[in-house]
Amino acid sequence: MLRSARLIFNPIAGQSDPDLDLEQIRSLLADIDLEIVQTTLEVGADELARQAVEHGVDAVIASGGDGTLSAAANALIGTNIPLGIIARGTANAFANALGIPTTIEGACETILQGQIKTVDVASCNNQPMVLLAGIGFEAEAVELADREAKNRFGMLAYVMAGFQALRNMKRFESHIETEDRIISVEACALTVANAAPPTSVLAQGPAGLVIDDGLLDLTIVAPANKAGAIAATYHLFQSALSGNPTDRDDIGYLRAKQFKITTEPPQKVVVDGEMIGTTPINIQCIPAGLTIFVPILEEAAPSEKLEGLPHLVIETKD
Ligand SMILES: Nc1ncnc2c1ncn2[C@@H]1O[C@H](COP(=O)(O)OP(=O)(O)OP(=O)(O)O)[C@@H](O)[C@H]1O
Repeated sequence: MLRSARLIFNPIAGQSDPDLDLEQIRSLLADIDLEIVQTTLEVGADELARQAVEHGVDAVIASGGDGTLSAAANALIGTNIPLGIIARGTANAFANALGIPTTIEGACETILQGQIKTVDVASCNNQPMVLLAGIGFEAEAVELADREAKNRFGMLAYVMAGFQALRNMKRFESHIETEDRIISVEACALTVANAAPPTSVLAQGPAGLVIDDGLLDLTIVAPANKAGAIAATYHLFQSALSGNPTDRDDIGYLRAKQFKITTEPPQKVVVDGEMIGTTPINIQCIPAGLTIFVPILEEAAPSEKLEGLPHLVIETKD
């Protein structure tokens, strides 16, 4: 059981009442000796998490939107200090991708259960990355979903921005170098994912990302026109829901430890929801780079059940 932790709390994240949220977290985690620090415009979650590492805390708990959570996670990479995640943002991609409950109750329960797990992270142009790097379409959409729209429309802001980006979608030439191959291809969107929530449809080529396999997954989306882009996006959404990998000609995917990607012309790049600049990018997987609190999962459903059937006889064949 975790005895003490530093809680990094963003008071402006999401659309709920921060005082009520903080009170609820305090009371749910009453058994843990919590030192609470709040982010400000000047001092972000990255700085507060770094201070916590220097101080040698037992654990860091971060509570806020995706910006707060990834900033705290980035500061903890390679430290073995476990991160508790209490998502209170709009999209909560971070928690959804890592399989952490997105309610305050569920997130606190996960921390109280005390189960920790190491997961892979990555480095993109020497910056930490936990979820994914989007090149092209996704980056355009993230840029279009601004703060004001998110406040007004919540999750819908991303959907609206996605459709707006679709209208301006353009193909670009790309050169992809892995540890053992060089691939040249035309694409509208390239997504290198370590982990991704189902809503990050452009990362869903392989349908089911493994977060502790030491590998990253690239999804290449190359529709011929806007109708194709809508069909491809819908297909990827279905892949994410069904868990079946994609089989369309205009979608490809591959797995590797590292990707060097250049494009012509240069494309915008978004890493874990933040614009970081334009291509080229160089991404490497950092196996088991981050330790997080994860929910204790119920045992998988059994694949066989025969007992109880009338007059049951089972013989083992030679
Ligand atoms: N006390 C504060 N006052 C004003 N802004 C703050 C404060 N603390 C953090 N911020 C700003 O909050 C932003 C991070 O927000 P975060 O991603 O956690 O929430 P969010 O934007 O609501 O999440 P989402 O992107 O899911 O909507 C940073 O830009 C940071 O500068």
